[in-house]
Amino acid sequence: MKLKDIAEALHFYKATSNLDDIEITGIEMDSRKVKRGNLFVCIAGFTVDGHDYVNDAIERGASAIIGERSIDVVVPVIIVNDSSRALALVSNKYYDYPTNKLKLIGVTGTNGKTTVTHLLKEIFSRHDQKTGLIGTIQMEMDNEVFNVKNTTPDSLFLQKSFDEMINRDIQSVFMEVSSHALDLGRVFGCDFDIAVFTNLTQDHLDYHDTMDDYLRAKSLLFSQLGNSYDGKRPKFAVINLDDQHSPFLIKSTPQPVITYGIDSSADVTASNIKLDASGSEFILNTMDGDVLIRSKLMGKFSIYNMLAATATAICADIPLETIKSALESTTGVNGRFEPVVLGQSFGVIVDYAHTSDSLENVLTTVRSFAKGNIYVVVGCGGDRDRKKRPLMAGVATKYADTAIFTSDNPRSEDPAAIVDDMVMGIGKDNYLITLNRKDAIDLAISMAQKDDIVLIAGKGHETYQIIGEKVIDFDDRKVASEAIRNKFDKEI
Ligand SMILES: CC(=O)N[C@H]1[C@@H](OP(=O)(O)OP(=O)(O)OC[C@H]2O[C@@H](n3ccc(=O)[nH]c3=O)[C@H](O)[C@@H]2O)O[C@H](CO)[C@@H](O)[C@@H]1O[C@H](C)C(=O)N[C@@H](C)C(=O)N[C@H](CCC(=O)O)C(=O)O
Ligand SMILES: Nc1ncnc2c1ncn2[C@@H]1O[C@H](COP(=O)(O)OP(=O)(O)OP(=O)(O)O)[C@@H](O)[C@H]1O
Ligand SMILES: N[C@H](CCC[C@H](N)C(=O)O)C(=O)O
Ligand SMILES: [Mg+2]
Repeated sequence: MKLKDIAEALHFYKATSNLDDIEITGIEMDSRKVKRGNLFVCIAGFTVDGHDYVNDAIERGASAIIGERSIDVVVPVIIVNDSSRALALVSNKYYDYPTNKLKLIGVTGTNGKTTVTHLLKEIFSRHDQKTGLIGTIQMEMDNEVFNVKNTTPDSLFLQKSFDEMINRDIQSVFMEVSSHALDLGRVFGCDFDIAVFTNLTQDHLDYHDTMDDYLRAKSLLFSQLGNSYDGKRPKFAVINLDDQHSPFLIKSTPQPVITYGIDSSADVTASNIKLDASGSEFILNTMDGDVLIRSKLMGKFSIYNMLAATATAICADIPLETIKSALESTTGVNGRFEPVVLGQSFGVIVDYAHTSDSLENVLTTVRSFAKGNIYVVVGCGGDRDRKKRPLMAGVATKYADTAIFTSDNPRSEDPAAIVDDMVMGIGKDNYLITLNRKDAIDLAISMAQKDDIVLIAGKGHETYQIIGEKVIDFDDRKVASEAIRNKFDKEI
């Protein structure tokens, strides 16, 4: 594509030379990946400044640069006010606005995004749709799976992936949209058809200054809904009315709103709820009728996720019977409330709860069916929100009989200092500290007796532990299985 044509997407820019006859073979934001004829976009990041890598990019063959300042180089430089936004605009144009040709559903909120996107995939697949998915665990194109570094990747990766999905005839895509992505403009220009809100509770106060700032970032998904390039398809905002932030989000969007909730009078609700150790049962009340749902997913929080997915599917004209059969056949999501069953007499559950709200939801669910003691193994991530640490520890000691505080991706921080932050100011003393996560899991399993439950929280699907710069293999499910087997061996 001609550089001049790509640059048209920017509308306002200065160029250091004529752009007319330059052919662009691709776009790159990482100098190390540049190939001959690429347009290199310089992003001033949190760690380094992409403008410092211009010469590297040119040596590798870059034929033009986009940056936020004038740079003395032999190739043309297009100067813009905001390179991240420019990257989103040119990537969108280069790949010919792929999201205009897909049904794109964005899910935001503190908890439940991964679960809701997976439920949507189940429902839409049953409706004979070829689906794509982008989120914390992986990216999926039909049945092919790809690794992703971020829950919501950068705009270049996104537009390229959407283009590939179109080439594979994918019709509907479900994407988790993190507050970081909204704030950093990673999804700027994505033509969402439906925007879904799960809930907002404390997390990420390392990145956002306040909860208001966090909410404002989330609201961008709703305020930008309908900034589409064709204006022909209907748009919908799906909002959890039981969350105290819903009025703000409803006011943020110019599009039709469909609500869901359990305690509020919403468009999509659940009644006659029965929860037990085998799952949940409830009447799903919708504008398309009422239907009984028997699901293997446990806890009230899972019903919220099912309501969010149902309201979204209704906006996409999917019949209630299809929604019912998908919800009833779903067994759960990788690393979310996942049981480890080896025939032992006590329960072991691995879950991704890494906020105080999710931990409270999961522990109260466990409490509702536990016949014996509850042990929880939990830590808090390094280089992440410090303010959630004492809250998580408080919840752990409130709802479990014994909490074992340990490490969860300490990253550049000292694991002992993280646990110090956790226990600071908690009023109860029903906890132990075992910094090595394997030792902590071994300890919990060695203590568990018949009918007790061990909840191992925070890492869910993760198969690694990040310590300093090192990423070591670590899978809670495998470590727990080994601990159970060792316990059997000792008992024999
Ligand atoms: C804080 C943050 O969001 N950082 C993201 C950011 O990295 P960064 O700003 O440090 O990048 P950088 O290393 O300074 O590089 C700046 C630029 O120089 C370029 N560069 C760099 C080196 C070089 O040799 N040549 C070169 O051109 C880089 O390609 C980049 O364009 O840009 C990267 C590329 O898009 C992201 O992968 C990275 O996410 C990191 C890994 C991260 O941990 N982010 C977390 C906080 C995050 O975004 N989390 C949310 C989900 C949270 C949740 O809901 O649970 C997410 O969506 O993942
Ligand atoms: N609707 C919900 N409300 C509260 N907690 C939930 C809800 N759904 C799931 N959880 C809890 O939160 C954890 C994370 O769920 P999930 O992975 O679906 O959320 P997420 O929003 O994708 O999280 P992340 O921001 O880390 O990607 C689950 O393991 C469970 O403990
Ligand atoms: N996407 C979240 C996941 C946290 C999971 C937990 N295991 C941790 O590392 O803190 C984050 O990066 O904040
Ligand atoms: Mg997720």
